Amino acid sequence: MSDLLIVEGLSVRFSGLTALEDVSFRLNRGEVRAVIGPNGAGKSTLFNAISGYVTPTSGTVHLNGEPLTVLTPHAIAERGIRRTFQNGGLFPALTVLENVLTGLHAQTEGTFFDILFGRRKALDSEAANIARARDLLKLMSMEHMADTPAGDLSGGQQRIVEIVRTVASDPPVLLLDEPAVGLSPVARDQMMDIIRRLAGEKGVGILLIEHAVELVMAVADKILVMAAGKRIAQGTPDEIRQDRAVLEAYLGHA
Ligand SMILES: Nc1ncnc2c1ncn2[C@@H]1O[C@H](COP(=O)(O)OP(=O)(O)OP(=O)(O)O)[C@@H](O)[C@H]1O
Repeated sequence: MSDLLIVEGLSVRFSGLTALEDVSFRLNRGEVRAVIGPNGAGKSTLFNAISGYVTPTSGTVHLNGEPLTVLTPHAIAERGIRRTFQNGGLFPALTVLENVLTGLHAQTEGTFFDILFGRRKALDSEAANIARARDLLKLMSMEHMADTPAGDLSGGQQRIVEIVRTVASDPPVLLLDEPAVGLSPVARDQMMDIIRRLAGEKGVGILLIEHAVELVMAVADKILVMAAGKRIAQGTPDEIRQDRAVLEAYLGHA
């Protein structure tokens, strides 16, 4: 099977400072790959370079064989690399279902006016969108919240809805930036479960920045460990646990 996302020799320099240096890895369909490392390791810069928010100094990113490094963030998102931000911003007055629908409307054929004037094709695609949004909420165990205004949800629930909205249009790749930060232990477990289900049941390739190492160990298939812009290790959770370079550089002891 060919790789979904291939990152090769990616480097980013900011006026003298090398934030990312020669980072390479591959991500398959249905794989969860975590990126860990101490503050300033270059994790956010890696996400920004993949999604087009910073221009790499050198190196390439390919999605399904297509080069992305020359594209704008919007074009990269359109090709299917979606990301969540730490404050993604749902529409608080809209219901959970309506918020998820906003993630689908960009790609459906009917315009708002088509729906308003009852045009057949638009109504059909709107009905299909609603069914799809409900299915996704069900998959994420959030269907009972479908008609609740997003503003009434807890922080953890809002973050889950944001992820559902982001994956509603079926992107092949999802970049998650610290999805579990600030969540209660129960909500963290739910979040990890959702990440596994998105990968396992929907085949999404997921890149995950997360500081909570125990969560990363539980959820990731592969872990990329960075320090000072470089990849210092890569492997399964078991391999990473025993890696001396990781223990020394990241955990501060050997
Ligand atoms: N736009 C920028 N201009 C200049 N320097 C930057 C910029 N963005 C990041 N850096 C620097 O690049 C380095 C890597 O930062 P980055 O934010 O990617 O690390 P990180 O691993 O995401 O850290 P954290 O865990 O603290 O978010 C840091 O030294 C940071 O100060």
